[in-house]
Amino acid sequence: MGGNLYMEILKVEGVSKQIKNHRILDNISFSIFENEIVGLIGPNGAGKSTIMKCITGLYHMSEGKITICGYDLKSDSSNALKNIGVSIEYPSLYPELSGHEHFKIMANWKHLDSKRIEEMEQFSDLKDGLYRATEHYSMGMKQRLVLALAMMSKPKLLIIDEPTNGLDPQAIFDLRNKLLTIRNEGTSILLSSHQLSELDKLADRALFIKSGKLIKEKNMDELRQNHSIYRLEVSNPKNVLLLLKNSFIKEHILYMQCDSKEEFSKSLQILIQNDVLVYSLAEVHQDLETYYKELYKG
Ligand SMILES: Nc1ncnc2c1ncn2[C@@H]1O[C@H](COP(=O)(O)OP(=O)(O)OP(=O)(O)O)[C@@H](O)[C@H]1O
Repeated sequence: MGGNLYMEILKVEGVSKQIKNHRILDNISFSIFENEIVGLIGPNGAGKSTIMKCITGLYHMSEGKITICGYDLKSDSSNALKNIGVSIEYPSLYPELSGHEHFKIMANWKHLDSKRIEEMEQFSDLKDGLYRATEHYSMGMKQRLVLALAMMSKPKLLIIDEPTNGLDPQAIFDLRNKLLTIRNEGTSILLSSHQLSELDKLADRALFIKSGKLIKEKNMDELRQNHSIYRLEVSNPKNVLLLLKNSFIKEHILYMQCDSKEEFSKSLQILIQNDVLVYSLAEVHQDLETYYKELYKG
């Protein structure tokens, strides 16, 4: 995914954001291409929401340039923002209005016809709930309404912050399917989440943020294939940690990461030479969580 074959939907170039003496974003650059789901990952306070706020025009950037579908966000913000659908932070709905009323307001604002209202009401899956005040909605219903509203004008880019917050497993599963449908119908998605296992299933690419900096950008296929991780049952795991610099312990289990067959056989030799008894050895796929732990350790 990505590369020049695909149209560049979003281009972020050297974006920094300073509030008083605090540099919240530091020279961030990345692009999002057509038909991609890109995950924004990083610990609390890393700057994920701030990037999203800069892209959606909620925050002014201190330095840099953002282009959305070829429109410069600073000099042509109305055309740039026309191409974005947004769901940021806690869904901001009018508590006393129904879902249906929200759709009507949005259609009016975006000059959309009643056919589009019907389509998106169906997409929201709210059924009878459409005619109830949103203050009586569950978290899952609110999320579905906000997502459908964000998609009303078929934006080229959907920005969505922590979408799985407070959702039960079925709602998370439904949301995942909705986001995949949205992507397949031609909207790219920038999504921030702490749910790494969920991002593992959804994202085509991941951006890793730390202290306001983009520290790594990874294609998810590359992340899964590039390194082999082995799960080991050994006589003395702590000793192995000292012997092999490519080993780590996760949930009391020892793992070693090998980037080549040579590294694998060399590591095994070291274990044998040091009288470590290996009871079992299994290859596991590297997941996002393991990669995250390695990247952010220390
Ligand atoms: N308006 C503001 N004024 C001062 N500091 C701010 C402001 N907005 C954000 N920050 C600071 O910028 C840093 C990044 O915040 P941001 O909300 O972007 O992080 P995040 O990665 O989204 O975190 P989380 O995972 O907790 O949502 C934090 O240290 C935060 O306190």
